[in-house]
Parts: sequence; C-alpha cells; structure tokens
Amino acid sequence: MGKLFVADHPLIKHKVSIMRNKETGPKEFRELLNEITLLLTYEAARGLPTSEIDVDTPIIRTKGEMVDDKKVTIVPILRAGLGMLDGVLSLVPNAGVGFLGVFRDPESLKAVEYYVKFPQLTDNHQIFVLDPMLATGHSMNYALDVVKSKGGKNITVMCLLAAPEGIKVVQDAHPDVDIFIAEVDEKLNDHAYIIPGLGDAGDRLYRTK
Ligand SMILES: O=P(O)(O)OC[C@H]1O[C@H](OP(=O)(O)OP(=O)(O)O)[C@H](O)[C@@H]1O
Ligand SMILES: O=c1cc[nH]c(=O)[nH]1
Ligand SMILES: [Mg+2]
Repeated sequence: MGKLFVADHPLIKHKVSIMRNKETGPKEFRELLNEITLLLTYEAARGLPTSEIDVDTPIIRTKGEMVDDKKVTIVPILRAGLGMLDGVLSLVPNAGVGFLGVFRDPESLKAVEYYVKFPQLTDNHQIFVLDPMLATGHSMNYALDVVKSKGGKNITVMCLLAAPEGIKVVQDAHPDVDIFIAEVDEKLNDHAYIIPGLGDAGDRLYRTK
C-alpha cells in the first residue's frame, strides 16, 4: 500500500480554518492554498531522488546533492488543481506540467474529461497529481488512470481536504500511489460535498458562483 500522509499541523489547521470561512474571498483563498501547497510539497517531495555533485565552497571541495526537477511532472486537475500548481512549481521550477481537465457530473458523480495535454512521461519520472478536494475519489481515480495510461509510474497525490470515503476509493483502485493530505474531514453529505469542507474549491478560487 502507498504511503498516506496527513499533515495535521497547527500552521496548516490555521490556514485551512480561514479557507473554510465562507467570507474569505478568492484573493486570500488562493494565497492560503498556495502557502499550504508549499508546506505539503516539502513533505511530499521528501522521496525525490538526488544525485551527487562536487561543490567548491570558498574553503574546500565537498559533495552536494541535486534534485533533477526535469524528471518531475506535475498534473493539476482543472480547474481547482490549478490553485496548487504554482506552489509546487516554485519548489521544483523545471518540472513539466500535464494538464487534465475533468469535472464531476453533479448527477452521476462520475468524472467527465474535457482537456488533456501532457509532456512525455518515462518510467523514472516522479509525478505529483494535484487537486484540493478529494470527495468521492472519482475525479482522482480518473486522473490516476490517465496518468498511468501515459506511462506514469511513481505517483504522489496531493490534496488539501479529503473525505475518508474518497481516500479509501483511491487506495483501493491505486494501492501503489502515495497520498499527501493537509486535513482529513468527517464525511460526504447527500450531494457528495465534503463536510465540513469549504464548498466548491473551483468556485471559491475563481468566483464562479
Ligand atoms: O472526488 P470527487 O467526488 O470526484 O470530487 C472532487 C472533484 O470535484 C471538484 O471539481 P469540480 O468537478 O467541481 O470541477 P472544478 O474544479 O472545475 O470546479 C474538485 O476540484 C475535484 O476535482
Ligand atoms: O466538497 C467538495 C466536493 C467536491 N468538490 C469540491 O470542490 N468540494
Ligand atoms: Mg468545482
């Protein structure tokens, strides 16, 4: 089974509490999502491979380690995943980005694809799939199927909030994938919204409601 990491950190709880507040507008919501993504990336990137290099300090030659960020691919699930893209890119700036447009059909709760544009993936790529909300898990499972169909192998999911039901659905379908979450919420409501949650992340980022 892949790793399941829940940040459960006071700084993240503080920021998530402001994001949950329905009075928080898109500017602050975006800024907080970016800040939390930076903190989560610090943990999610812990397993990135490094290669040794020689470094000449002003005093002596020593060994250093470098991440080959060209072997990292970030996959934000549109739209809401875009709110996490800059946070990851600011720490792995030469990563490739694969865009996947998927929305959740409100009746069937199935994922509906509308856009795919990926760079070439190879076996040794490290892939980070981003979506702030993991509710039923259908959108994430769809995204993971797409990433794997393009050859993706070492995959880490990064989410802000998740429902326990959604985590299980993803773990059952993709037991090889690591999952990093800022906070796990209580449950889903009758419309499959995360409770307590923060509403529709895409709408809150882009003021579409
Ligand atoms: O786990 P699930 O039940 O599939 O729900 C989660 C999905 O729902 C939201 O996207 P939405 O369909 O609202 O699209 P948007 O990002 O364009 O708002 C969210 O960003 C996830 O992609
Ligand atoms: O609570 C939820 C569930 C799905 N998508 C969201 O944006 N929020
Ligand atoms: Mg939405």
